[in-house]
Amino acid sequence: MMKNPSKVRLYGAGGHSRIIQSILKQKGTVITEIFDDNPSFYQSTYNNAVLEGRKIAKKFPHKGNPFIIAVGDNFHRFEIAKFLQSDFTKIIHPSAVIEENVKIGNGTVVYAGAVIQPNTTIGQHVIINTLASVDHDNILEDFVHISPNATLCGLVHIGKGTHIGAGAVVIPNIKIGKWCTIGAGSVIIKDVPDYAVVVGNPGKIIKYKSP
Ligand SMILES: CC(=O)SCCNC(=O)CCNC(=O)[C@H](O)C(C)(C)COP(=O)(O)OP(=O)(O)OC[C@H]1O[C@@H](n2cnc3c(N)ncnc32)[C@H](O)[C@@H]1OP(=O)(O)O
Repeated sequence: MMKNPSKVRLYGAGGHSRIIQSILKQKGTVITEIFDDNPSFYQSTYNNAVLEGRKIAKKFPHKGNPFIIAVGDNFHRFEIAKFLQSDFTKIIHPSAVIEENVKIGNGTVVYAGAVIQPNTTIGQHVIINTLASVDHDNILEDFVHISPNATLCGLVHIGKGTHIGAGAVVIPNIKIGKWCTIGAGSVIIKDVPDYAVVVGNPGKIIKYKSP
């Protein structure tokens, strides 16, 4: 059983953050501060006042309780992680199933009903979203997002910053490169090169993102 911290700070106050706030509430974890770059959030009153973020704060309080970057966009999470000179922690929903010999990096969040099977290694600042299934011997690099109901079969490797869309399926032994996007509901049966956007069943590359 992985232990959750007793006090955290969040960077991000949008929709993804609200899910994390709900998990933390269930765990009895106290959110001491929430930061955001978007002024429209500053008056919001979830649990705390939302404080100004890295683009505005003159002297950002890097030191303090560990952070979770509560931002769904993989590239934004990557940029915020570069900015924050802080410790990070990980959050696991109580209903998630984490089997033996699974390694999970700091900054990663695992949502309700997700299942992570043995010998899988998950990097830092990864999102394993609601009901996602990550099977045995997977490697997920930093800043990956596995969306709700997506299925990664055994021995899958997902490169840094890649987004697997809702309900997508990746068959066993597939390697997906870095900063790719796999469309919702797609079925991936071949390796995918870096920066590719892939949709459909079987998945086809429709374009490349700029590095
Ligand atoms: C809790 C949460 O919300 S977690 C977030 C989960 N989010 C997701 O799962 C979203 C995943 N994103 C997608 O599926 C998007 O459609 C993307 C990223 C794959 C493509 O988006 P865009 O780059 O804007 O492409 P666009 O919408 O212009 O579509 C391009 C073509 O691909 C097709 N296409 C787009 N997405 C898909 C898809 N998922 N499956 C099949 N075909 C698709 C479009 O029909 C279009 O085809 P056409 O050129 O023949 O008309």
